[in-house]
Amino acid sequence: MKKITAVKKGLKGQVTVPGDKSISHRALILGALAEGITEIENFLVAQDTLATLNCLKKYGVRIERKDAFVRIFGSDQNFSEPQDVLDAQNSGTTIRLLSGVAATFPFVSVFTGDASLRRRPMKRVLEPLTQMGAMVLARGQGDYAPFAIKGGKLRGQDFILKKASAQVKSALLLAGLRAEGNTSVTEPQLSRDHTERMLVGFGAKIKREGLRVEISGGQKLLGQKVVVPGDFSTASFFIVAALVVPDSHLIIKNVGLNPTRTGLLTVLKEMGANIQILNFHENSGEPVGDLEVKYSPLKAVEVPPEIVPAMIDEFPILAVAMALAYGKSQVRGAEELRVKESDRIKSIVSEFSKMGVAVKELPDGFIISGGNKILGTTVDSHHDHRIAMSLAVLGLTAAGTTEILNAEAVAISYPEFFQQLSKLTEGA
Ligand SMILES: O=C(O)C1=C[C@@H](OP(=O)(O)O)[C@@H](O)[C@H](O)C1
Ligand SMILES: C=C(OP(=O)(O)O)C(=O)O
Repeated sequence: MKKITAVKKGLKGQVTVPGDKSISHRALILGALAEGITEIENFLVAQDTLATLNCLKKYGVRIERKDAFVRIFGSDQNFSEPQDVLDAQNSGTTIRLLSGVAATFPFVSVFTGDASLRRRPMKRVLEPLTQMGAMVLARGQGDYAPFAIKGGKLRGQDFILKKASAQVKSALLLAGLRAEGNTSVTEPQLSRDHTERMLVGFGAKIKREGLRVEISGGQKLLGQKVVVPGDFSTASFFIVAALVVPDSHLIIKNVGLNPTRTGLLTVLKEMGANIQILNFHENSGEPVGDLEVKYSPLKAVEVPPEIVPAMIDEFPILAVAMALAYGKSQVRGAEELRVKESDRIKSIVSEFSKMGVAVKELPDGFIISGGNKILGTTVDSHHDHRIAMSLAVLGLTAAGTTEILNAEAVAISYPEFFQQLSKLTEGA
Protein backbone atom coordinates (compact mmCIF):
# COMPACT_ATOMS: atom_id res chain seq x y z
CA MET A 1 0.00 0.00 0.00
CA LYS A 2 1.23 3.50 -0.80
CA LYS A 3 -0.04 6.77 0.66
CA ILE A 4 -0.19 9.93 -1.44
CA THR A 5 -0.99 13.33 0.01
CA ALA A 6 -2.02 16.47 -1.81
CA VAL A 7 0.91 18.49 -3.10
CA LYS A 8 1.05 22.09 -1.90
CA LYS A 9 3.38 23.73 -4.40
CA GLY A 10 4.16 23.24 -8.08
CA LEU A 11 6.54 20.55 -9.41
CA LYS A 12 9.79 22.25 -10.39
CA GLY A 13 13.15 21.39 -11.89
CA GLN A 14 14.46 18.58 -14.07
CA VAL A 15 13.77 14.89 -14.11
CA THR A 16 14.97 11.96 -16.21
CA VAL A 17 12.94 8.83 -16.71
CA PRO A 18 14.35 5.31 -17.19
CA GLY A 19 14.89 3.71 -20.58
CA ASP A 20 12.04 2.86 -22.92
CA LYS A 21 10.43 -0.50 -22.14
CA SER A 22 9.50 -1.43 -25.74
CA ILE A 23 12.96 -0.55 -27.06
CA SER A 24 14.72 -2.38 -24.20
CA HIS A 25 12.82 -5.63 -24.95
CA ARG A 26 13.65 -5.32 -28.65
CA ALA A 27 17.33 -4.55 -28.09
CA LEU A 28 17.65 -7.75 -26.03
CA ILE A 29 15.88 -9.90 -28.61
CA LEU A 30 17.61 -8.50 -31.70
CA GLY A 31 20.94 -8.53 -29.84
CA ALA A 32 20.44 -12.21 -29.00
CA LEU A 33 19.71 -13.10 -32.63
CA ALA A 34 22.43 -10.90 -34.19
CA GLU A 35 25.95 -12.09 -34.89
CA GLY A 36 28.53 -10.62 -32.51
CA ILE A 37 28.30 -8.36 -29.52
CA THR A 38 25.42 -5.99 -28.81
CA GLU A 39 25.75 -3.37 -26.10
CA ILE A 40 22.70 -1.67 -24.66
CA GLU A 41 22.99 1.62 -22.78
CA ASN A 42 20.19 2.96 -20.60
CA PHE A 43 18.42 -0.41 -20.63
CA LEU A 44 15.22 -0.36 -18.56
CA VAL A 45 15.83 -2.38 -15.40
CA ALA A 46 12.27 -3.37 -14.46
CA GLN A 47 10.27 -6.58 -14.08
CA ASP A 48 8.98 -6.76 -17.67
CA THR A 49 12.33 -6.31 -19.40
CA LEU A 50 14.09 -8.62 -16.93
CA ALA A 51 11.50 -11.26 -17.84
CA THR A 52 12.68 -11.06 -21.47
CA LEU A 53 16.32 -11.18 -20.38
CA ASN A 54 15.72 -14.28 -18.26
CA CYS A 55 13.79 -16.07 -21.01
CA LEU A 56 16.67 -15.43 -23.44
CA LYS A 57 19.12 -16.84 -20.89
CA LYS A 58 17.00 -19.99 -20.73
CA TYR A 59 17.55 -20.37 -24.48
CA GLY A 60 21.28 -20.40 -23.72
CA VAL A 61 22.04 -16.82 -24.78
CA ARG A 62 24.98 -15.29 -22.88
CA ILE A 63 24.00 -11.91 -21.43
CA GLU A 64 25.87 -9.76 -18.92
CA ARG A 65 24.25 -6.84 -17.15
CA LYS A 66 25.57 -4.17 -14.85
CA ASP A 67 22.77 -1.82 -13.85
CA ALA A 68 21.44 -0.25 -17.06
CA PHE A 69 24.30 -1.52 -19.23
CA VAL A 70 23.81 -4.85 -21.00
CA ARG A 71 26.20 -6.85 -23.17
CA ILE A 72 24.86 -9.71 -25.28
CA PHE A 73 27.01 -12.30 -27.03
CA GLY A 74 24.61 -12.94 -29.87
CA SER A 75 24.02 -15.50 -32.61
CA ASP A 76 20.88 -17.33 -33.63
CA GLN A 77 23.09 -20.47 -33.47
CA ASN A 78 23.32 -20.03 -29.68
CA PHE A 79 19.66 -20.80 -29.08
CA SER A 80 18.92 -24.28 -27.77
CA GLU A 81 15.80 -25.96 -26.40
CA PRO A 82 14.97 -24.44 -23.00
CA GLN A 83 15.08 -27.02 -20.21
CA ASP A 84 12.19 -25.37 -18.41
CA VAL A 85 9.10 -23.26 -18.97
CA LEU A 86 9.74 -19.68 -20.14
CA ASP A 87 8.01 -17.35 -17.70
CA ALA A 88 7.06 -14.02 -19.26
CA GLN A 89 5.56 -12.96 -15.90
CA ASN A 90 3.35 -9.88 -16.48
CA SER A 91 4.75 -8.93 -19.87
CA GLY A 92 2.70 -9.14 -23.06
CA THR A 93 5.64 -7.87 -25.08
CA THR A 94 7.89 -10.67 -23.79
CA ILE A 95 5.51 -13.52 -24.54
CA ARG A 96 4.32 -12.26 -27.92
CA LEU A 97 7.66 -11.18 -29.38
CA LEU A 98 9.45 -14.29 -28.14
CA SER A 99 6.68 -16.44 -29.64
CA GLY A 100 7.67 -15.07 -33.04
CA VAL A 101 11.27 -16.09 -32.39
CA ALA A 102 10.33 -19.47 -30.88
CA ALA A 103 8.35 -20.30 -34.03
CA THR A 104 11.59 -20.35 -36.04
CA PHE A 105 13.41 -22.95 -33.94
CA PRO A 106 13.00 -26.71 -34.52
CA PHE A 107 12.53 -27.44 -30.80
CA VAL A 108 9.84 -26.92 -28.19
CA SER A 109 9.41 -23.69 -26.22
CA VAL A 110 6.78 -23.62 -23.47
CA PHE A 111 5.56 -20.20 -22.34
CA THR A 112 3.61 -19.08 -19.33
CA GLY A 113 3.02 -15.92 -17.33
CA ASP A 114 1.35 -14.56 -14.22
CA ALA A 115 -2.42 -14.60 -13.62
CA SER A 116 -2.90 -11.38 -15.62
CA LEU A 117 -0.88 -12.57 -18.63
CA ARG A 118 -2.66 -15.94 -18.61
CA ARG A 119 -5.92 -14.04 -19.19
CA ARG A 120 -4.62 -12.02 -22.16
CA PRO A 121 -5.38 -13.15 -25.74
CA MET A 122 -2.59 -14.95 -27.58
CA LYS A 123 -4.42 -16.29 -30.66
CA ARG A 124 -3.59 -13.02 -32.40
CA VAL A 125 0.05 -14.17 -32.62
CA LEU A 126 -0.31 -17.94 -32.37
CA GLU A 127 -2.74 -18.27 -35.29
CA PRO A 128 -0.59 -16.43 -37.86
CA LEU A 129 2.53 -18.25 -36.63
CA THR A 130 0.66 -21.53 -37.23
CA GLN A 131 -0.17 -20.33 -40.74
CA MET A 132 3.55 -19.80 -41.30
CA GLY A 133 4.17 -23.43 -40.33
CA ALA A 134 4.74 -23.53 -36.56
CA MET A 135 3.05 -26.12 -34.34
CA VAL A 136 1.22 -24.59 -31.40
CA LEU A 137 -0.74 -26.06 -28.52
CA ALA A 138 -2.43 -23.49 -26.28
CA ARG A 139 -4.89 -23.53 -23.42
CA GLY A 140 -8.39 -22.06 -23.79
CA GLN A 141 -9.06 -23.11 -27.40
CA GLY A 142 -5.74 -21.84 -28.56
CA ASP A 143 -5.93 -18.38 -27.01
CA TYR A 144 -4.18 -18.50 -23.63
CA ALA A 145 -0.88 -19.26 -21.96
CA PRO A 146 0.52 -21.66 -20.99
CA PHE A 147 1.24 -22.72 -24.57
CA ALA A 148 3.88 -24.71 -26.39
CA ILE A 149 5.44 -23.85 -29.75
CA LYS A 150 7.45 -26.19 -31.90
CA GLY A 151 8.83 -24.29 -34.80
CA GLY A 152 11.00 -25.01 -37.74
CA LYS A 153 10.95 -24.11 -41.38
CA LEU A 154 8.47 -21.28 -41.70
CA ARG A 155 7.01 -19.93 -44.92
CA GLY A 156 6.59 -16.19 -45.37
CA GLN A 157 2.99 -14.94 -45.63
CA ASP A 158 1.06 -11.72 -46.15
CA PHE A 159 -0.94 -10.72 -43.09
CA ILE A 160 -3.65 -8.10 -42.81
CA LEU A 161 -4.31 -7.23 -39.16
CA LYS A 162 -7.80 -6.27 -38.00
CA LYS A 163 -6.34 -4.29 -35.08
CA ALA A 164 -3.15 -2.27 -34.91
CA SER A 165 -0.72 -4.13 -32.66
CA ALA A 166 3.02 -3.66 -32.43
CA GLN A 167 3.38 -6.91 -30.54
CA VAL A 168 1.67 -8.94 -33.28
CA LYS A 169 3.48 -7.06 -36.04
CA SER A 170 6.84 -7.54 -34.29
CA ALA A 171 6.28 -11.25 -33.65
CA LEU A 172 5.48 -11.78 -37.35
CA LEU A 173 8.44 -9.73 -38.55
CA LEU A 174 10.78 -11.67 -36.23
CA ALA A 175 9.34 -14.94 -37.53
CA GLY A 176 9.57 -13.60 -41.09
CA LEU A 177 13.24 -12.72 -40.62
CA ARG A 178 14.04 -16.42 -40.32
CA ALA A 179 11.32 -17.76 -42.67
CA GLU A 180 11.52 -18.71 -46.34
CA GLY A 181 10.35 -15.97 -48.71
CA ASN A 182 8.74 -12.68 -47.78
CA THR A 183 6.48 -11.82 -44.87
CA SER A 184 4.35 -8.71 -44.84
CA VAL A 185 2.11 -7.15 -42.21
CA THR A 186 -0.52 -4.52 -43.00
CA GLU A 187 -2.14 -2.68 -40.10
CA PRO A 188 -5.31 -0.56 -40.01
CA GLN A 189 -3.32 2.21 -38.27
CA LEU A 190 0.40 2.43 -37.65
CA SER A 191 1.38 0.95 -34.28
CA ARG A 192 4.75 1.72 -32.69
CA ASP A 193 7.51 1.02 -35.21
CA HIS A 194 10.49 0.39 -32.91
CA THR A 195 11.01 -3.13 -34.28
CA GLU A 196 11.22 -1.89 -37.86
CA ARG A 197 13.64 0.89 -36.93
CA MET A 198 15.84 -1.41 -34.90
CA LEU A 199 15.88 -4.15 -37.55
CA VAL A 200 17.24 -1.55 -39.97
CA GLY A 201 19.79 -0.48 -37.33
CA PHE A 202 20.95 -4.12 -37.06
CA GLY A 203 21.46 -4.28 -40.84
CA ALA A 204 18.21 -5.85 -42.07
CA LYS A 205 16.43 -4.59 -45.15
CA ILE A 206 12.72 -3.96 -44.79
CA LYS A 207 10.26 -2.39 -47.17
CA ARG A 208 7.58 -0.02 -45.91
CA GLU A 209 4.74 1.34 -48.01
CA GLY A 210 2.17 3.19 -45.97
CA LEU A 211 0.67 0.78 -43.46
CA ARG A 212 2.35 -2.28 -45.02
CA VAL A 213 5.77 -3.50 -43.94
CA GLU A 214 7.63 -6.39 -45.55
CA ILE A 215 10.70 -8.37 -44.58
CA SER A 216 12.48 -11.03 -46.59
CA GLY A 217 13.64 -14.16 -44.82
CA GLY A 218 17.19 -15.37 -44.33
CA GLN A 219 18.76 -12.00 -43.53
CA LYS A 220 21.53 -11.87 -40.95
CA LEU A 221 21.61 -9.26 -38.20
CA LEU A 222 24.84 -7.74 -36.95
CA GLY A 223 25.42 -6.84 -33.28
CA GLN A 224 25.13 -3.12 -32.54
CA LYS A 225 25.36 -0.52 -29.84
CA VAL A 226 21.89 0.65 -28.83
CA VAL A 227 21.31 3.75 -26.72
CA VAL A 228 17.78 3.52 -25.31
CA PRO A 229 15.90 6.83 -24.95
CA GLY A 230 13.81 7.65 -21.87
CA ASP A 231 10.36 6.06 -21.96
CA PHE A 232 7.66 8.44 -23.21
CA SER A 233 4.96 6.33 -21.51
CA THR A 234 6.77 6.75 -18.17
CA ALA A 235 7.34 10.46 -18.80
CA SER A 236 3.60 10.86 -19.37
CA PHE A 237 2.93 10.54 -15.61
CA PHE A 238 5.19 13.51 -14.89
CA ILE A 239 3.85 15.43 -17.90
CA VAL A 240 0.29 15.23 -16.59
CA ALA A 241 1.39 15.82 -12.96
CA ALA A 242 3.06 19.09 -14.03
CA LEU A 243 0.02 20.12 -16.11
CA VAL A 244 -2.48 19.64 -13.29
CA VAL A 245 -0.55 20.87 -10.22
CA PRO A 246 -0.69 24.70 -10.17
CA ASP A 247 2.60 26.59 -10.52
CA SER A 248 4.51 23.59 -11.93
CA HIS A 249 7.38 23.99 -14.38
CA LEU A 250 9.17 20.77 -15.19
CA ILE A 251 11.78 19.70 -17.70
CA ILE A 252 11.82 15.99 -18.52
CA LYS A 253 15.15 15.15 -20.15
CA ASN A 254 15.98 12.70 -22.93
CA VAL A 255 12.54 11.34 -23.75
CA GLY A 256 11.83 9.11 -26.78
CA LEU A 257 9.57 11.07 -29.13
CA ASN A 258 8.81 8.52 -31.82
CA PRO A 259 5.58 9.82 -33.45
CA THR A 260 4.01 6.35 -33.19
CA ARG A 261 4.15 6.84 -29.41
CA THR A 262 3.37 10.51 -28.78
CA GLY A 263 -0.37 10.69 -29.50
CA LEU A 264 -0.82 11.90 -25.92
CA LEU A 265 1.07 15.11 -26.73
CA THR A 266 -1.34 15.89 -29.57
CA VAL A 267 -4.37 15.29 -27.35
CA LEU A 268 -2.99 17.24 -24.38
CA LYS A 269 -2.13 20.19 -26.63
CA GLU A 270 -5.71 20.20 -27.87
CA MET A 271 -6.75 20.37 -24.21
CA GLY A 272 -4.66 23.51 -23.82
CA ALA A 273 -1.44 22.04 -22.43
CA ASN A 274 1.71 24.15 -22.47
CA ILE A 275 4.36 21.63 -23.56
CA GLN A 276 7.48 22.49 -25.57
CA ILE A 277 9.98 20.12 -27.16
CA LEU A 278 13.62 21.16 -26.67
CA ASN A 279 16.89 19.76 -27.98
CA PHE A 280 15.20 17.48 -30.56
CA HIS A 281 17.63 14.97 -32.10
CA GLU A 282 17.98 11.36 -33.17
CA ASN A 283 19.78 8.56 -31.31
CA SER A 284 19.99 4.89 -32.35
CA GLY A 285 17.37 5.52 -35.04
CA GLU A 286 14.81 7.01 -32.64
CA PRO A 287 13.75 10.68 -32.22
CA VAL A 288 14.59 12.05 -28.76
CA GLY A 289 14.16 15.40 -26.99
CA ASP A 290 13.51 17.18 -23.69
CA LEU A 291 9.99 18.17 -22.71
CA GLU A 292 9.27 21.45 -20.96
CA VAL A 293 5.88 21.30 -19.26
CA LYS A 294 4.10 24.13 -17.45
CA TYR A 295 0.92 24.06 -15.40
CA SER A 296 -2.03 24.67 -17.74
CA PRO A 297 -5.76 24.95 -17.13
CA LEU A 298 -7.16 22.14 -19.32
CA LYS A 299 -10.38 21.85 -21.28
CA ALA A 300 -12.23 18.68 -22.28
CA VAL A 301 -11.42 16.74 -25.45
CA GLU A 302 -12.84 13.95 -27.61
CA VAL A 303 -10.05 11.60 -28.60
CA PRO A 304 -10.18 10.73 -32.31
CA PRO A 305 -10.22 6.89 -32.56
CA GLU A 306 -7.48 6.85 -35.21
CA ILE A 307 -4.96 8.26 -32.70
CA VAL A 308 -5.59 5.44 -30.18
CA PRO A 309 -2.67 3.18 -31.26
CA ALA A 310 -0.21 6.08 -30.85
CA MET A 311 -1.21 6.50 -27.20
CA ILE A 312 -2.47 3.04 -26.27
CA ASP A 313 -0.70 2.91 -22.89
CA GLU A 314 -1.49 6.51 -21.95
CA PHE A 315 -5.26 6.30 -21.38
CA PRO A 316 -5.07 5.86 -17.59
CA ILE A 317 -2.99 9.04 -17.25
CA LEU A 318 -5.05 10.86 -19.89
CA ALA A 319 -8.08 10.05 -17.73
CA VAL A 320 -6.40 12.02 -14.91
CA ALA A 321 -6.04 15.06 -17.18
CA MET A 322 -9.68 14.64 -18.25
CA ALA A 323 -10.86 14.42 -14.63
CA LEU A 324 -9.21 17.76 -13.93
CA ALA A 325 -10.23 19.46 -17.18
CA TYR A 326 -13.24 21.68 -17.68
CA GLY A 327 -16.08 19.90 -19.55
CA LYS A 328 -17.02 16.49 -20.89
CA SER A 329 -14.28 14.33 -22.44
CA GLN A 330 -14.70 11.13 -24.37
CA VAL A 331 -12.60 8.14 -25.45
CA ARG A 332 -13.95 5.71 -28.08
CA GLY A 333 -12.38 2.98 -30.21
CA ALA A 334 -10.12 1.85 -27.36
CA GLU A 335 -11.54 -1.63 -26.61
CA GLU A 336 -7.95 -2.95 -26.60
CA LEU A 337 -7.66 -1.38 -23.14
CA ARG A 338 -9.76 -4.28 -21.87
CA VAL A 339 -6.99 -6.81 -22.56
CA LYS A 340 -3.99 -5.08 -20.99
CA GLU A 341 -2.47 -5.87 -17.55
CA SER A 342 -5.97 -5.20 -16.19
CA ASP A 343 -9.21 -4.29 -17.96
CA ARG A 344 -8.11 -0.66 -18.00
CA ILE A 345 -11.57 0.70 -18.85
CA LYS A 346 -13.01 -1.03 -15.77
CA SER A 347 -10.04 -0.11 -13.59
CA ILE A 348 -10.33 3.58 -14.53
CA VAL A 349 -14.09 3.65 -14.03
CA SER A 350 -14.10 1.84 -10.68
CA GLU A 351 -11.11 3.56 -9.04
CA PHE A 352 -11.57 7.09 -10.40
CA SER A 353 -15.23 7.13 -9.35
CA LYS A 354 -14.17 6.20 -5.79
CA MET A 355 -12.15 9.45 -5.82
CA GLY A 356 -15.14 11.53 -6.90
CA VAL A 357 -14.58 11.59 -10.68
CA ALA A 358 -17.76 11.52 -12.81
CA VAL A 359 -16.85 8.71 -15.21
CA LYS A 360 -19.08 6.50 -17.34
CA GLU A 361 -18.05 3.19 -18.86
CA LEU A 362 -18.50 2.58 -22.60
CA PRO A 363 -17.82 -0.74 -24.34
CA ASP A 364 -14.82 0.79 -26.12
CA GLY A 365 -13.86 3.69 -23.88
CA PHE A 366 -15.25 6.10 -21.30
CA ILE A 367 -16.76 9.53 -20.75
CA ILE A 368 -15.43 11.82 -18.03
CA SER A 369 -17.16 15.01 -16.90
CA GLY A 370 -14.27 16.97 -15.48
CA GLY A 371 -14.04 19.47 -12.69
CA ASN A 372 -15.44 17.51 -9.73
CA LYS A 373 -13.62 17.85 -6.41
CA ILE A 374 -11.13 14.95 -6.10
CA LEU A 375 -11.28 13.09 -2.79
CA GLY A 376 -8.52 10.99 -1.25
CA THR A 377 -9.66 7.46 -0.34
CA THR A 378 -8.52 3.84 -0.65
CA VAL A 379 -8.14 2.72 -4.26
CA ASP A 380 -6.68 -0.35 -5.98
CA SER A 381 -4.20 -0.62 -8.84
CA HIS A 382 -5.72 -3.95 -9.94
CA HIS A 383 -2.04 -5.06 -10.10
CA ASP A 384 -1.61 -2.75 -13.10
CA HIS A 385 1.45 -0.48 -13.10
CA ARG A 386 -0.11 2.24 -15.24
CA ILE A 387 -3.26 2.36 -13.07
CA ALA A 388 -1.08 2.62 -9.91
CA MET A 389 0.94 5.55 -11.29
CA SER A 390 -2.17 7.33 -12.61
CA LEU A 391 -3.91 7.05 -9.24
CA ALA A 392 -0.81 8.50 -7.57
CA VAL A 393 -0.91 11.54 -9.88
CA LEU A 394 -4.64 11.98 -9.29
CA GLY A 395 -3.91 11.71 -5.55
CA LEU A 396 -1.60 14.75 -5.77
CA THR A 397 -4.69 16.86 -6.45
CA ALA A 398 -7.04 15.20 -3.92
CA ALA A 399 -8.39 16.52 -0.67
CA GLY A 400 -7.12 14.14 2.02
CA THR A 401 -4.92 11.06 1.68
CA THR A 402 -5.09 8.56 -1.17
CA GLU A 403 -4.13 5.00 -0.25
CA ILE A 404 -3.18 2.86 -3.25
CA LEU A 405 -3.45 -0.89 -2.75
CA ASN A 406 -1.18 -3.15 -4.81
CA ALA A 407 0.98 -0.14 -5.56
CA GLU A 408 4.08 -2.35 -5.94
CA ALA A 409 2.84 -3.01 -9.50
CA VAL A 410 4.85 0.09 -10.52
CA ALA A 411 7.93 -2.20 -10.57
CA ILE A 412 6.66 -3.68 -13.85
CA SER A 413 7.91 -0.63 -15.74
CA TYR A 414 9.30 1.86 -13.18
CA PRO A 415 10.51 0.50 -9.83
CA GLU A 416 11.69 3.97 -8.65
CA PHE A 417 8.43 5.77 -9.49
CA PHE A 418 7.36 6.63 -5.92
CA GLN A 419 10.87 7.77 -4.89
CA GLN A 420 11.05 10.05 -7.93
CA LEU A 421 7.55 11.37 -7.34
CA SER A 422 8.27 12.22 -3.71
CA LYS A 423 11.56 13.93 -4.68
CA LEU A 424 9.61 16.10 -7.11
CA THR A 425 6.74 16.85 -4.75
CA GLU A 426 8.89 17.34 -1.61
CA GLY A 427 11.14 19.66 -3.58
CA ALA A 428 7.98 21.38 -4.72
O1 LIG B 1 5.15 -3.70 -28.80
C1 LIG B 1 5.20 -3.18 -27.67
O2 LIG B 1 6.28 -2.96 -27.08
C2 LIG B 1 3.92 -2.78 -27.03
C3 LIG B 1 2.77 -2.71 -27.79
C4 LIG B 1 1.46 -2.36 -27.26
O3 LIG B 1 0.65 -3.52 -27.17
P1 LIG B 1 -0.20 -4.10 -28.44
O4 LIG B 1 0.73 -4.58 -29.47
O5 LIG B 1 -1.01 -5.23 -27.84
O6 LIG B 1 -1.08 -2.97 -28.89
C5 LIG B 1 1.55 -1.72 -25.89
O7 LIG B 1 0.30 -1.65 -25.27
C6 LIG B 1 2.55 -2.42 -24.99
O8 LIG B 1 2.69 -1.73 -23.78
C7 LIG B 1 3.92 -2.48 -25.61
C1 LIG C 1 0.40 -3.12 -22.05
C2 LIG C 1 1.61 -2.97 -21.53
O1 LIG C 1 2.66 -3.87 -21.64
P1 LIG C 1 2.67 -5.40 -22.10
O2 LIG C 1 1.63 -5.58 -23.17
O3 LIG C 1 4.06 -5.65 -22.58
O4 LIG C 1 2.35 -6.23 -20.86
C3 LIG C 1 1.98 -1.72 -20.81
O5 LIG C 1 3.16 -1.58 -20.44
O6 LIG C 1 1.11 -0.83 -20.57
